[in-house]
Amino acid sequence: MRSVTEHVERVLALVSPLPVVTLGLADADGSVLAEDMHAAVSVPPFDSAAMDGYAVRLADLPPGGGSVTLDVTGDVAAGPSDVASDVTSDVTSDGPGYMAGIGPGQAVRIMTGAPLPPGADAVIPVEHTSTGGFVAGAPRAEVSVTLARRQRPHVRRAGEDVRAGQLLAHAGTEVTAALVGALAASGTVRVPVRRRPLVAVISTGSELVPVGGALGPGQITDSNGPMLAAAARAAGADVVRLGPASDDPAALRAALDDAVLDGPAARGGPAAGGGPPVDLIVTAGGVSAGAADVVREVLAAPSSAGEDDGGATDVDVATVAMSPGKPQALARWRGVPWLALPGNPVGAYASFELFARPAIDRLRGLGVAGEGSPGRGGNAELAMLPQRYPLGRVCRSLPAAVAWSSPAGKLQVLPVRVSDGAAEPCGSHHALSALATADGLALVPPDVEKVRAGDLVQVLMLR
Ligand SMILES: Nc1nc2c(c(=O)[nH]1)N[C@H]1C(S)=C(S)[C@@H](COP(=O)(O)OP(=O)(O)OC[C@H]3O[C@@H](n4cnc5c(N)ncnc54)[C@H](O)[C@@H]3O)O[C@H]1N2
Ligand code: MOO
Repeated sequence: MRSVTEHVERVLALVSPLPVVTLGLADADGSVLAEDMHAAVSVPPFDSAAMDGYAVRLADLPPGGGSVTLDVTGDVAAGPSDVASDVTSDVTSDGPGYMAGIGPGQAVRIMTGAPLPPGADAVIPVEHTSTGGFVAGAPRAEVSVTLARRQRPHVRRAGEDVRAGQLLAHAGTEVTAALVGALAASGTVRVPVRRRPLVAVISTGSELVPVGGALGPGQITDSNGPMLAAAARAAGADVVRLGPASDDPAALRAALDDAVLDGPAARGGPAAGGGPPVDLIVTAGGVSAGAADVVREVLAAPSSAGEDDGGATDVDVATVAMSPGKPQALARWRGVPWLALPGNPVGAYASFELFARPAIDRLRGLGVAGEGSPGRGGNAELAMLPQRYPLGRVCRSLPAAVAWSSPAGKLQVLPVRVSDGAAEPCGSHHALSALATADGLALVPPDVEKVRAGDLVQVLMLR
């Protein structure tokens, strides 16, 4: 039997990071950076007020905390500067050139985020002044204000958050909502990312009826198809669903060709009538030892004429030391990587998380350093774990809430719920209904046959 680790390595060897495309920042979330991203401009770009109040010169304020009355000579709000100011005298002018400054004995009404006028070096919050509070929309009425020095200057210095040129995110990291914000703030307009993978999901089996179809004798609803499509989308791929394909090899070959040939394909959904070839094929079912195991049958007749002529190349059928999910196969169909997962739904899901997800992660470029960038050693970290787990998932080490047994010589992939920080198996672990309630998959190493309550287990978190 092949170890899970070795099978993951073979899966990863089958796929390569997709080409780089440049997206507008607003469309980049969920994609993976192809290059290190640096700030184009400093954030904040100018010294600004951190509070609504009065911009003052610290030199005007008694250091001991005594109060002082200053002339209010202007008004600055956040936004383009049409500073309403009657300041004319004694201006220090090392601040923004477009703005009048404040002189000795003067204060300027200032709103949070507004540029600090030249000469000012602190903001006194309005609630700590004789004004007490501003009324929204009301113009300046006060001619003077009495205030005292506060402990903090309440000024955000230019570049305090990020300096122009500073590294914001490494190549190989996903563009999150917060990163979109950080990139926008620091002047990024376009983002080099890896193209989003397109994955074909094909379930196989003559017993399968698409969701919503009437079931005849011996028929069941195709649950793997929609489940794996959802899993692939959750992993950051676009999905084209084909099949279910019957146990006739010609039907499976036709579905595989639909996936990889950009022709008059019988594709459903947005790509109907043909579309780009997919980057990865994921099939479920037909891979074990049965007489009607169609994937095995198609793989057993590899292409003699090479990948261009149709057929499978690089065929690799394996029994992997895991439970569930033991029968697995890898190949290329007309050159496109193909992961053949087993049909039992929990096994199909477990193998998706352990094999298909890392493949999608790699296509997306997750953890892939940019050209000329050193990378972050993410893979070294993973290599320390017993298996090379998917990069897009968090693995937690949690105590087992109860005892359970695990098959000898196989990695157990057990749906667990996490409550009070402990992992507890969810009902019957071969049941999809139990999997649907799981917070994670406990991964019990092959050499462990008994998990005792309190033992630490690795849990691949699903949410
Ligand atoms: N003699 C042996 N028999 C089996 C072995 C073995 O080693 N020797 N392995 C078992 C294991 S483990 C698994 S897992 C299954 C995997 O078989 P296949 O990948 O060939 O899957 P199928 O036979 O097509 O289906 C298995 C099971 O799952 C149901 N199924 C399949 N596809 C779907 C779907 N899209 N939606 C819902 N349910 C599906 C199918 O009806 C079967 O009940 O083989 C064991 N047998
Ligand atoms: O390996 Mo199968 O997926 O155990 O049920």
